[in-house]
Amino acid sequence: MDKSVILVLATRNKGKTEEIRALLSGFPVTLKNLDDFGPIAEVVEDGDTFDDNAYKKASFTARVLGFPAIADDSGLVVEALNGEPGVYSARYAGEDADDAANNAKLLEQMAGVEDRRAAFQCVLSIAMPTGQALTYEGRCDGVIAQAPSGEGGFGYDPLFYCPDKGKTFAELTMEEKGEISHRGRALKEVADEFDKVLTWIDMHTPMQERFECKG
Ligand SMILES: O=P(O)(O)OP(=O)(O)OP(=O)(O)OC[C@H]1O[C@@H](n2cnc3c(O)ncnc32)[C@H](O)[C@@H]1O
Ligand SMILES: [Mg+2]
Repeated sequence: MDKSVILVLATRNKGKTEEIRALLSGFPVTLKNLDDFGPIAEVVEDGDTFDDNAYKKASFTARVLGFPAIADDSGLVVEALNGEPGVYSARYAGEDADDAANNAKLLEQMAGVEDRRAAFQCVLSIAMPTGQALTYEGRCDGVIAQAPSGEGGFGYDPLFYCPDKGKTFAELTMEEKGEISHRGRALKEVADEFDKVLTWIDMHTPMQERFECKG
C-alpha cells in the first residue's frame, strides 16, 4: 500500500506553484492547490518578517481546510534600499501592482545607484490544523541588473542577475533556477529531512485522517 500525505499548497502565485510542484515531485506527497477547495478568505500578510507571513499563510490555511499546509513567503532584499522591498515585494508599486509595475519601480529606485547587491529570501512554513509548524529558509545572492532580461520565471526574475551563472533568473530554465534559488534551497532543506517531516505530520494528525490510501 502506497502512503501519500496530503499537503495544501497555500499560495495564489502561479510561478511559485509551478516551482514548488516541480521541486516536490518524486516525494510521497499529494499536493493540493487552494483552487481544489471552495473559496477561502485571503490571509492579510501584515507580518514584519517573512517568517511571520509564511506562518500566517500556512497555519490559517491548515486551520480552515483541516489539512497540513505549506506556504512560502519570499521577497527581494536590496542592500542600497535598506532591505526594501522585502516583505512588501509583491506590492512594492502599490496594493494591486503587477510584476511589470514592481520591476519598473525597482529600476527607478536603483537609477544611478552603484551598489546593486541584493538577495532573494524564502521562508517555507509547514503547518498543521492545530497550529504547530516547521520552518525552512533559503537565500540566493545576486545583483540588480540595469535593465530586464529574459522571459522565464516571474516577479523580479528579469532584474535579478546571478553572477555565478552570468544570467538573470528569467534567463534560466525552471530547473536551473531551482538548483540555486532561495525557494530551491529552502525546499532542499525540506527534502533532505523528508522522512522527519512525514513522521512529524503523522504524529500531529488524528488517527482516522492519517493517510490517503491508494491500492
Ligand atoms: O502570498 P502568495 O499567495 O504566496 O503569493 P505572493 O506573490 O503574494 O507572494 P509573497 O507574498 O511571498 O510575495 C513575494 C513576492 O516577491 C517576489 N518574489 C518571490 N520569489 C520570487 C522569485 O523566485 N522570483 C521573482 N520574484 C520573486 C515576487 O514579486 C512575489 O510576488
Ligand atoms: Mg502574498
